[in-house]
Amino acid sequence: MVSKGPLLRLLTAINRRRMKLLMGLAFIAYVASVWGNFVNMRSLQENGEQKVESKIEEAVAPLREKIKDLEKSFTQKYPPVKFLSEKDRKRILITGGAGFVGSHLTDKLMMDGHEVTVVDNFFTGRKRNVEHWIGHENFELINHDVVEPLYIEVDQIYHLASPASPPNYMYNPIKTLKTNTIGTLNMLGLAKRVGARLLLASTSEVYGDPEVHPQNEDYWGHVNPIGPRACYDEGKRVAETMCYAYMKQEGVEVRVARIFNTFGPRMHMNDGRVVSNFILQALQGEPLTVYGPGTQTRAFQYVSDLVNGLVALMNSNVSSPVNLGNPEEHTILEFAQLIKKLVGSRSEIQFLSEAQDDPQKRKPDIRKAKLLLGWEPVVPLEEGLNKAIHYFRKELEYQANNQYIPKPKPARMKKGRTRHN
Ligand SMILES: O=C(O)[C@H]1O[C@H](OP(=O)(O)OP(=O)(O)OC[C@H]2O[C@@H](n3ccc(=O)[nH]c3=O)[C@H](O)[C@@H]2O)[C@H](O)[C@@H](O)[C@@H]1O
Repeated sequence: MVSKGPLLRLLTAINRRRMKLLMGLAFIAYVASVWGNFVNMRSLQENGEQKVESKIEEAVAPLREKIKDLEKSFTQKYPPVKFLSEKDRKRILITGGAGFVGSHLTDKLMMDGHEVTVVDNFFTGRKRNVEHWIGHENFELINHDVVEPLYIEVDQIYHLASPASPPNYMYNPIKTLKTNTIGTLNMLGLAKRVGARLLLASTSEVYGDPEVHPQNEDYWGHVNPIGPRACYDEGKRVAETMCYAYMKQEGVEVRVARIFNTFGPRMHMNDGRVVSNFILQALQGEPLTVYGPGTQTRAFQYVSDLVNGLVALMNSNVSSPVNLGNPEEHTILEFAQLIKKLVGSRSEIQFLSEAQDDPQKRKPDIRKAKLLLGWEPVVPLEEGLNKAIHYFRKELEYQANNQYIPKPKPARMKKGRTRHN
C-alpha cells in the first residue's frame, strides 16, 4: 500500500499553485475590465462632449452671423464722410444745428470730414434732423440755449440759433430778442476767447418792407421798430451791429449772410411759412391760405443752395454782409397755383386778411455773392418744390402710422375690487 501522506501533499501543493494562478488571472481580468470600462466611459464622455459642443455651435452660429450683420450695420449706418488730415479738419460749432437749415449744414460739414458740434435748445429744432449722426466720432449734440454762455474749443462758429418763421418768432418776442442779442453776444465772446471765425445767419428781414428793389447789401432797410416783426428784424439788425463792433474792437473775424426765403425738406410741419403751409394744405385737400390779395412777392431758394453759399462765405475773405437767395421772383398767388399744380391737388385758394407789416416785395440782388464767392443758386424752383412735396408726403404718412390711439381695456375684477390695467 502506498501511504496517503506524500500524494496528498503533492495534490495540495498543485491546487495551491492553481489557486494562485487562478487568482492572479482573476485579478488581471478585473483590472482589465476596470480599465476597459474607464476607457469606454472616457470615449463616451468625449463623444458626449463633442455632441454638446456641436449643439452649442449650431445654436451660436446664427447668432454670430447676426452680430456680424449688426456690426456691419453700425459701421455703415452713417452717410459717407471724407477723410481730412489734421491740418484741414476744422472743429465747427453750429448753433441751431438741429433746425431746418442747421441740420442740412451739419450734413454738408460732416460729409466734408470736419468735426461738428451742434448746439440747440430744440424750440424749433428736432433731434430727428441730426439723429443719423449720433454716435459718429466727429459729431456731438449739445442741448443748450445760446442765451447762456458756452465754453468749448472751436475754429469756426455758424451762428444760426433763432426761430425764423414769423409765427415762431412772434410766439415769444422777448425770447426772440434775447436769442438774437444775448445769444449773439455770447457767441461773439466765445469767438473772441478761442480765436474762432463767426458767421452770423442774418436775414433779408433787415431790409424790412423795402423801398429798393431788388435789395442789395448797401440798402439800409425800412423796418418798423415797434411792429410785430421787430423782435426778429431788429434783433438781427443789432446782431449784425454786434458782429462789426467785435470785429473793429476785438479783431474777431466775422461773416454775415443775409438769407432770403428758403425752403426744403426738414421744415417743420407747423412751421407756418408759406411753402410748407401751401404744400401741406394741397396734400390734405384743404384750402391754400393766401394772406391779403396774394400780390406780394417773394423769391425762394432751395436749402442746398443756401448751405453751399454759407460754406463759401465762411471760407472766403469777405467780412461785409452778403445776400444769399434765389432771385427768381413770383407773387404769392403764383406760388399757390404752382404748388397746387405740382401736388395735383383740387384744393381751393382762400384769401385771408393781410399780415401786419408784411413786406410787399422781396428779391435778392446777388451780384456780390456771384462776384466775390463765385456762388449762385443752381436748383430750379420746380425741382426743389417737388423734393419738398415728396418730403411732406412722407411726413404725413409717418404721422399717420405713428399715431397712438389708446384703446380702453375692459376692467378686470380681483377680490371684489375693480382693477384697471
Ligand atoms: O422763409 C424764409 O426763409 C424767411 O421767412 C420769413 O419771411 P416771410 O417772407 O414773411 O416768410 P413767409 O411766412 O413764408 O411768408 C411769405 C409770404 O407768404 C404769405 N403767406 C404765408 C403763409 C400763408 O399760409 N399764406 C401766405 O399768404 C405771407 O403773408 C408773406 O407775404 C422770415 O421772417 C425770414 O427771416 C426768413 O428768412
